[in-house]
Amino acid sequence: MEFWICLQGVMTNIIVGSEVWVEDPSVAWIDGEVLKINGEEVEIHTTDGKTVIASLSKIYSKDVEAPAGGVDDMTKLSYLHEPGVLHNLSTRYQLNEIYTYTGNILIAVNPFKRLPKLYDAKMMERYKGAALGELDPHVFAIADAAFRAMVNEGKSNSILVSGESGAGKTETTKMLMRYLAYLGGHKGTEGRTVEQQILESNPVLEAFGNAKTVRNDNSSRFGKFVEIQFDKQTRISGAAIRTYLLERSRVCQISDPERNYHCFYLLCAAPPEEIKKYKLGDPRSFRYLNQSKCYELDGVNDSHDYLATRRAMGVVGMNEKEQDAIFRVLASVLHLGNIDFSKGKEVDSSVLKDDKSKFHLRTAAELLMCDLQELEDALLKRVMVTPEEVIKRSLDPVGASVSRDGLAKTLYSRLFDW
Ligand SMILES: Nc1ncnc2c1ncn2[C@@H]1O[C@H](COP(=O)(O)OP(=O)(O)OP(=O)(O)O)[C@@H](O)[C@H]1O
Repeated sequence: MEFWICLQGVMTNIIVGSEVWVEDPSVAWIDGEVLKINGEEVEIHTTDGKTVIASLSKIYSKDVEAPAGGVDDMTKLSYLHEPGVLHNLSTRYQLNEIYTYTGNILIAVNPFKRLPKLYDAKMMERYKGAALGELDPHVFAIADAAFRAMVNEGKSNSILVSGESGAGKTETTKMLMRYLAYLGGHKGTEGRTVEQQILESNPVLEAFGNAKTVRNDNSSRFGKFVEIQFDKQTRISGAAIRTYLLERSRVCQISDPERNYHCFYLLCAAPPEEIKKYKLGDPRSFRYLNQSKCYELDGVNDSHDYLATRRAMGVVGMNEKEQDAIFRVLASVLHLGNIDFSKGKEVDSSVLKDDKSKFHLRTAAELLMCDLQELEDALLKRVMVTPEEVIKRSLDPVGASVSRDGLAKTLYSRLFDW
């Protein structure tokens, strides 16, 4: 999570012998002792054995009385400056204390390892009804406080989760949703509960909106607003997830070692009868996937995830027919990507390059259940509508490729928004 703190000029007395923090190129801030002060220039002996010179205005007092394990709320720090805050977070992180408060804001540091005990049923039980600050800082405490405030004030409440890519927003949001589902859970009439549907929406969204980037193997390439509705008895009555600004360019263009959206690789790892139905195969044979050498992710089994995504789609209420339609659109995007163009007989015109391109165009038209000729025209020609007439102009191979990619991006983003 990201946080903003307004640092005011902290007036401290730095004298010879003071313990201070000074900027360091490798560890950001290092502590040391002031050896000499010469006007604005300060000589410091750092704890890694070096002697450095720094400007008086760029060094900060170290709190020598701070507890060895850090403090659970930044407001308890004697000095609220950057090195003080970072040192506190780092001290707690070494002890697997990944959460710290700053008043009623929670700062989460990504542990990059599973901490199952931190999120188990016992932990949820502990936080239920506890006042904020009574127990160790935790994402459940924030969810609980928001839930209680909603119940007590009878008003909607929001939790904002923010941070840079890979910081842990998606995981944190899932924990918040799990905890709220736990608080407002009840048995549904059709065998699947609303909270189950809310939680199962995550794997579906992630399959279609997440991709591997250099910073995060499961990076969400869109923004989302999750709304969970509760009835008067504080039971979950419904949910809505709104998504924003999907990264469209990824559908057609990826750079090594990133990946396209997970769903494409899942579909290429589907059971053989589905592969046959969608005329797919090795992801290495598709232009939209083979621009990067990365096809597999550590610890991820695409075949297994394909079936899990199908199951989750069923739980959230998509029937077989709808699921088939979704995967047909996905497969058609991959086939569209494999269509190549070469120069046509007329100036600035193009034709399908070879039989391979014709096969992919035909397959895309079949999967999209649209007219083959119309799809070909859509790729090879541009339609301009003027007040007087409709003009059809042919496109050169570069123009046709742009129109092919544009169609693929639009198909994918419309599918995602649906
Ligand atoms: N609380 C946590 N416990 C265990 N692992 C975590 C936790 N938070 C994050 N991670 C790990 O860090 C990875 C990246 O986290 P996450 O996908 O939530 O980041 P993000 O902020 O949503 O990034 P992006 O903006 O790229 O989507 C996760 O896939 C997971 O491996």
